[in-house]
Amino acid sequence: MATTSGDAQVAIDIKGLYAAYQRQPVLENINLQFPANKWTAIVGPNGAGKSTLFHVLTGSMKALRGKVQAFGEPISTHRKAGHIAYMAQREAIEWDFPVSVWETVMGGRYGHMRHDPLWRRLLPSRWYDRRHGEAVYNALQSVDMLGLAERPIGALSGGQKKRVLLARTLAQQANILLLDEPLAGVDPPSEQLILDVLAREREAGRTVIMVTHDMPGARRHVDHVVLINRFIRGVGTPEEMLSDGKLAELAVSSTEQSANDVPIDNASVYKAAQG
Ligand SMILES: Nc1ncnc2c1ncn2[C@@H]1O[C@H](COP(=O)(O)OP(=O)(O)OP(=O)(O)O)[C@@H](O)[C@H]1O
Repeated sequence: MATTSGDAQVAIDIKGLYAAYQRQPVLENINLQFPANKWTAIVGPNGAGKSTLFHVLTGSMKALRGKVQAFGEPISTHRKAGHIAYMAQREAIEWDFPVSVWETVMGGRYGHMRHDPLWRRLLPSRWYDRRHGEAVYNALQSVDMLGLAERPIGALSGGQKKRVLLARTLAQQANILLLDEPLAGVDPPSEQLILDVLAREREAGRTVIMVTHDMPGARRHVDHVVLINRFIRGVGTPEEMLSDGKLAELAVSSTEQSANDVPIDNASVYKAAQG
């Protein structure tokens, strides 16, 4: 769980972050704090850099520049300790692969299994340490998928797959959850179920950060909103940030140019000080 160093009210602190693909800037001068034990929605149009921000936070992409800390320490420390769980938008999962729902969610436990003796990890999954099975059971129960635990993942509907991915994220028992569009492509009952699960995670003291295009869901549930479109366009409460006026401003912001809107000079590029 969280360490006590740094500002306990801040889960993730981003300073001066820049990110680019092939020298084309995608995120510029991002200065942002995600409050601890709160539920934040990141909102922005397609191509705004929301997923890219998560790639930087999960370490799958190096920022060009900037500093990212979690609970006052380099974020990499918390990644290695398994404190950060990530649910990708388009999960790099092979849905036709012949594995069950249970085994897929067990995949969320692999980070924790590093501490188990090797002989145990080589056994079939039913012989894994009991706490892994309990975490998978609880995660599947949360998303109401226990009844389908033995089903091959390829035989699930789109909404059921989404719930399995969420269960795999929950099974990691991390204290920061990064969720890229967890509500996309699900029917209203599944959406409500996912919102309820995330509300419970927040009540349990976790920090929930989700990218979403679901404004009604965000208005009803989240504590904090970040508007982004290459730059940070606003930070505040759902009432302040999700007004029709603010969202209209955000929508047109995609056409705005900035003084920095030029390809980044390679010579100025250096790796992010992420520890
Ligand atoms: N691997 C890549 N190579 C080059 N450009 C990329 C790559 N991935 C994303 N981009 C570009 O970076 C920009 C930001 O993409 P990103 O996926 O972060 O946006 P997003 O806000 O998550 O969008 P969406 O809401 O559509 O998911 C887009 O212009 C996209 O085309």
